[in-house]
Amino acid sequence: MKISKNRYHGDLPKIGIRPTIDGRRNGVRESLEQTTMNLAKSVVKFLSKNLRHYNGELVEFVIADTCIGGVAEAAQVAEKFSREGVGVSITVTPCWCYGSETMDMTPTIPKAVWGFNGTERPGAVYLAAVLAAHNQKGIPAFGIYGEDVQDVGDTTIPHDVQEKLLQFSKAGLAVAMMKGKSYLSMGSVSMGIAGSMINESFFQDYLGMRNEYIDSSEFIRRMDKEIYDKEEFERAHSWVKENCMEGPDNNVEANQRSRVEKDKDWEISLKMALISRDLMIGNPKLAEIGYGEEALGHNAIVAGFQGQRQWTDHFPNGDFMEAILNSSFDWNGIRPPYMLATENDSLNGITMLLGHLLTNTAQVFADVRTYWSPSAVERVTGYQPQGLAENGFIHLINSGAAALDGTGEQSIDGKPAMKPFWEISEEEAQKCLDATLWRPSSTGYFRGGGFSSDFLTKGNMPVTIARINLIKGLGPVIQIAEGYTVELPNEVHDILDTRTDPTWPTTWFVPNLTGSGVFKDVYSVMNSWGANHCSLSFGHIGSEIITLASMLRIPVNMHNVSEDKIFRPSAWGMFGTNDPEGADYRACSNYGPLYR
Ligand SMILES: C[C@H](O)[C@@H](O)[C@@H](O)C(=O)CO
Ligand SMILES: [Mn+2]
Repeated sequence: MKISKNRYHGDLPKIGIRPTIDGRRNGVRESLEQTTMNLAKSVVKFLSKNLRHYNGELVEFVIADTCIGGVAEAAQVAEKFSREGVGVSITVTPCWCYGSETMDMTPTIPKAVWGFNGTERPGAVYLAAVLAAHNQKGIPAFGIYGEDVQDVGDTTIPHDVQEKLLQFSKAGLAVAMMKGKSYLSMGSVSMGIAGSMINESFFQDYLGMRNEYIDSSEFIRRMDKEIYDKEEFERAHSWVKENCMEGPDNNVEANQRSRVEKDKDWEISLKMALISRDLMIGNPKLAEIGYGEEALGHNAIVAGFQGQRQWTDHFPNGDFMEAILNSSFDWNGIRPPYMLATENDSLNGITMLLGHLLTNTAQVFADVRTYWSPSAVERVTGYQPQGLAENGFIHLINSGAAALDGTGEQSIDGKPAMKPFWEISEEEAQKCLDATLWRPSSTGYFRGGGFSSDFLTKGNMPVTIARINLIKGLGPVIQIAEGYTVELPNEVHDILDTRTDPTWPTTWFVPNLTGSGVFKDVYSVMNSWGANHCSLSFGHIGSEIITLASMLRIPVNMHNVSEDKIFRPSAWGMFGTNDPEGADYRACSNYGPLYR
């Protein structure tokens, strides 16, 4: 397996398990010790098989030294968790315990309680009591209660409980991973795009993150003074020549760049990729050549590159840098993707980060460019859309930040997929590269040249698009649409693609329609999108995003996830049960941002 060390400063967050128990001695507690500890162990066993960090490493667990019967033991566990770097807490119990005395009171750590559904001992009664305490004290917790009664001592975890444990843990680890890391803004505001106006309170209060900034001139300094690993540059340069196929120039002849200019553009594009990665996470090689400060990087778990317009008006665009860093492979082999937003759209960058942390896969950053109604398609191409595309579709396309994983050239059970890097074979990585052409960029848009990645996403991939928007007076909201990629007949694709920019990567997307609200038709989904960009993740991960958003207190303003998959802290139901969307807004506003 390909495992890479943690890229960021600090240890990877651990999951803490808190077995709580009835504190009464002389029979009750003693009779439950083993059963309770075994329940904790079975949760660890199950989760460790099913969870991984972004870099492929196994997630570590910390089980309390003793069962927790009262406040003294609760305090001991809290100390242990803080010493050991626990970022997520799961309380498990098969029995009654003293509610507020045993509960986890650390407010910024996402927490869940699994109250075993048995009846020899009242685990569910504890669950209800402790959730009431969480709600009364304003420290939201997720409640997990299996649907079917189990026998006392049964250490198997029922399927519904497994799903909730996993959904909670993935989202909890994402919260813990982001905390303390940075968003690195490279350049400033791109073409008046609001997402590139960095809103520090959003990062600090909602995500626990820092904001770091560099001016684009830093790229020029590092190129001029050769502040990069020259050996790596040479190696990467040969790799690019071999693996990055240059496609036809779409510019009219008078506007084409010369061969000499293009060769130089390749070199600069590649240096930009090395430099932006080093800016994000540092590079010990830079210390060896006398640049100790640069060697440290900005501890950035996500970054954005302004590019347009000052940089791209004069220098090659950032498309190669963005595409290759966002992908799960480069000249160093198959490795975790970096999250790098184009146009410095920090809100889309964060949406990418959420998708990445939930799935460990690469993300596709795209413009939400065009809704093609069936009749418009027919008028323009003579073709009547069929199958998944029959109700029309949305054209996702942007130069730059789409991961090459988005070609769909990896597979799971023979179907197109985007996988965590450690599951990607050399052959699959090669297929993604082979399915991508690097087209000389449109010099009308990009006067400084550069190369855009041109690929077409395979059809039938289950995917989710999402986007965070900031609303004055309300704060952040997130929108989610699960759906599929679709494949159009070649000639139809060509006609529609040529109308836009054929040098950019295209994904044809259809949301799953529910028949109501904005999901009544494809047009309404496009019409309700809150900004020019979305982030596309492999899989139907809407419910995971909803769970994560509730931990961060970001309300969901639109989604097409079925109600039975929605999992939020127990308190959310106290803000209303008939209208979960309204309750989500009320709960988020009541609790406010996690790190306020
Ligand atoms: C080249 C153009 O400026 C594009 O970059 C523009 O359409 C966008 O991507 C806007 O989000
Ligand atoms: Mn864009």
